[in-house]
Amino acid sequence: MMTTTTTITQALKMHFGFDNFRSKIQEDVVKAVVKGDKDVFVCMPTGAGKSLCYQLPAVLAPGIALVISPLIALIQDQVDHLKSLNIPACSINSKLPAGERRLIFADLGSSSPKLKLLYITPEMVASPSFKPCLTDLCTRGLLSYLVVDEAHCVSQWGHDFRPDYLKLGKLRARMPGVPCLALTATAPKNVQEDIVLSLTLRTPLSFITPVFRSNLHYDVIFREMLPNPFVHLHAFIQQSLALDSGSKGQGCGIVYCRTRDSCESVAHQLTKLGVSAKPYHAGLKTGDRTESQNEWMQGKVLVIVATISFGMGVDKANVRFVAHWNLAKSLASYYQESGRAGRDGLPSSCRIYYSAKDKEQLNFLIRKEISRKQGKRGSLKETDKATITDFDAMVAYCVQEACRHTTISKFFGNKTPNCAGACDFCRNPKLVRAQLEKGSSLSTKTKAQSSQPSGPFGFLPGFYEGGKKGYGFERFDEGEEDAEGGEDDGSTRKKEFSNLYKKQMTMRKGMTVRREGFVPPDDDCQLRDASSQKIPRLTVKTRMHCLSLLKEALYGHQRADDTFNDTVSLAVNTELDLFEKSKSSNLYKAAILKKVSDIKKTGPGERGDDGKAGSSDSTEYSSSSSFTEKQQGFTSASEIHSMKRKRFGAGNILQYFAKKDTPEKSQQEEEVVPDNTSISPNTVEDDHELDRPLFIGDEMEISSGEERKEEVILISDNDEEETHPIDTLEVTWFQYIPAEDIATPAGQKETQEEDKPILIEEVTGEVTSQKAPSPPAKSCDPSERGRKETQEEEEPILIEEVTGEVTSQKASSPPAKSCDSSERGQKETQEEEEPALTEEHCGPSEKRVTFNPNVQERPLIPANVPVTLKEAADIVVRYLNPFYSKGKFATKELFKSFARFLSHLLTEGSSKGKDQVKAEAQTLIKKFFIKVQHCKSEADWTHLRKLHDGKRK
Ligand SMILES: Nc1ncnc2c1ncn2[C@@H]1O[C@H](COP(=O)(O)OP(=O)(O)OP(=O)(O)O)[C@@H](O)[C@H]1O
Repeated sequence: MMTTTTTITQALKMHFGFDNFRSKIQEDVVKAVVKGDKDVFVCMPTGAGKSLCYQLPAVLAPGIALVISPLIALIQDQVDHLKSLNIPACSINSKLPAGERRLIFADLGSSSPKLKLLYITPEMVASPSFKPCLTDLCTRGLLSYLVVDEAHCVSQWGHDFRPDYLKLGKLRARMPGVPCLALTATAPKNVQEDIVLSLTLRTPLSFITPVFRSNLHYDVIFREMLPNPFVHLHAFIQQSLALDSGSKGQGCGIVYCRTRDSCESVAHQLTKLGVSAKPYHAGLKTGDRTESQNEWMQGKVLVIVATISFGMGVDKANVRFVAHWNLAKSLASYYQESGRAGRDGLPSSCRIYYSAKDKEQLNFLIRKEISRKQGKRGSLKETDKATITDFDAMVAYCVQEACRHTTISKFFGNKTPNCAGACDFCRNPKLVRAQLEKGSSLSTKTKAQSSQPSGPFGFLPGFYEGGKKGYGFERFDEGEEDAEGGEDDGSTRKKEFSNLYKKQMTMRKGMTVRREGFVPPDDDCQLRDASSQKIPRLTVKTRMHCLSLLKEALYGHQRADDTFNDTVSLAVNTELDLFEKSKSSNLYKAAILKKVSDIKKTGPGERGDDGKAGSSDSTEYSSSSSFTEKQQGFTSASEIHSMKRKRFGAGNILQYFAKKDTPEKSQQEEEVVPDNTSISPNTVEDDHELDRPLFIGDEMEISSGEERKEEVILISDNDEEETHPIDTLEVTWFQYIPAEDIATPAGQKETQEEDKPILIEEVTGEVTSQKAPSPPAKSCDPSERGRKETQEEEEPILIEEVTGEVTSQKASSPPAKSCDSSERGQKETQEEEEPALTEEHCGPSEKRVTFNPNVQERPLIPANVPVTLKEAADIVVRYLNPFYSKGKFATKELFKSFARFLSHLLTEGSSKGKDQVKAEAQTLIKKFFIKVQHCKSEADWTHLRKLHDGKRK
């Protein structure tokens, strides 16, 4: 590799378009790598131009440089950049289309491959598909370099440790003659040592430069002290972007948030304040995410509000600011993330919006995670301690009176840099001090209360109850197929956090637990009376969601003279009003939905005379809101049919409610039922959406009569998991269909069946003579059977269809079709699943059970409901619980039998006076379920059920 300086400089110009090296050290590294007689270790600041240090030598050397990089997105950016420079580079990864993969392998297998750089993730190194190729390249001596980018990932002391990086030592051993180059921006001394050891670098030439970047201005703002943090952030953005006025183009910036929700809300707030901002997080569809990134890269969007999964592969020169809305998990991470700013060397700002509450939460999550790891491995590790130390360093950076640059430099083992006013402390120490004093007076209480017994690192592992890993800092959370598997999804983490954080805080404060699982509101929570736990099981999150629904509805109806704040405060007040009036979570949610529906029915700009949200006229709703469902994480009804269904366990009784157009409607129903609507539930959408909390936007289609369709959102407290024990279900409604809607023409029905996604089955047919005019011949219809079969496979069964009769006279006319051979075929399928059912119902004098997913046409509960819908729901929840575990009923049959029983009671009672029936039904149900609760086995249950069936007949 004898290449002269002139050749190198010419190549720099020719291939990369640079006249000079960015720095002397960059030049030195390139020369050392080109020389190729030694391994090289490079630790240079973010944006220093490390990539060129291996890319240029790779272009000059014969053969292929194998580059290990942690993220497919990062790799993709590098490859795209190189390709744009006409440098043959590619990547092999799990996302590669088969055709491209073949071409690459063909080139690699040829006698003289054209490729100069081949990028792979550490996981790919060991993959069976790539291993033979790698061995072949090694054997034929075609590898020019082994490059390990982001080499700190190899170290357990590093802030982004990746276990698969440890495999690289072995890889290194397989190519002894190939020079190795390791690069990082964030390696304190211990990490540096780890890198050298793990990669078995042989007496490497080390190029280590201080982390100090004089063009970055660092400061910290205490978020809790701000009257309006968003306005403050907005001003910061304006100020930072103004820095760019003298340079070529308009700058841009990044706001990092820890959660997807905050990404959404910060982006929304900024947009409202007049800055073009877009969210970017793993909960978005790939297309939306790519669009956000592209628009930001092209300067169409000035601010990207992202989780930390954004940015690692992004090399944008004119990032004028990086704001952290939440703390980073360590000072090293913060340095790397904030280092996305000012890569063109021009002045840029890096700010943290520090919040003591945020700190507490992170502190808790980090320690919990460590506790979990300890529990798993049964021992303590020094690296556990380092995780805490690193986070403490992050906090210290925010809360100490010291130069920010100095704090960072010291953390990385560098000397004190010459800050020269490039941080808030060096610029105005008095201001920093004043902020700290005010901040500490705010948090004195918390500190005084936190004198707790401490474990090995100042905490007791038991205190945190173990739990699963992760606390919102997975850089590799974007469906990195090559990446380390087994990460929890966000919702699990959130759920754990909700419960454990609250418990932890309560323990610290020496309080008794007021409500299991109640997560206190964030500081910037817009709700009024947000900490109130007056409604059992209603979470702050659900209230926030409801508030957003109200806001969304109101934005579309803003009057010309309304300001944004008017609308927000109207939404806040309306929410509070409904919160105060509601006694249960269900009623609260229903009231919100009704209000939203009312608002939407009102024409834009109209709010009724009193200016209150939601006057109820019949003006057709038109969604003029700029804040669409999509932005909120919802999918429009029009997209529903293309969505993959989420499977609900039988216990997840999805709810329906509809207006009962009868004068005797109970007050409770009145409260919960939106006008003239019936709702069919829809299923939660595609897989990647499942990692968001379930409560966000489980969508339902509302239809009024046959024609009108709207979108509403089912609000559930199931915001943390996909299935719940039944007793945790809150929104539990049965569908109510007015009697007059029962007879629906068959053709119409079929269309509806095709159109409507169904989650529950129904109870059809009649239990009284008037109501059972004809057993449903349609279930003999082959097309219907086809539908049924499909649905039985796909659909969770929630409420069965009872076809036929339960009174003796009715039972005497058995549905002939049950003996039809095709029907038998259908039954055989059922029999496998439901032997008891078939046995019991196949005989001529028995009622026959089939499944019918068509919930729209026929009533679950006939016209006069003897118990309220809510009561019916409560009954299901309370009494079926003993037969419910791990998201499922013990058997489908159990559930069906119950449904049959319940519907019988309800239907039977429908001909009597309402109050009397209600009382009777309740007594019966109670009696029955007292017995049910004494059932110790399924046999007991079957016995009881038979007894009951006997009585009924
Ligand atoms: N010699 C050079 N002259 C001008 N610009 C350069 C030169 N070398 C690199 N750059 C530019 O500097 C920017 C930062 O380079 P690079 O992405 O390699 O940084 P890095 O050190 O890898 O940063 P990080 O650790 O944050 O990823 C890029 O836009 C790159 O094109």
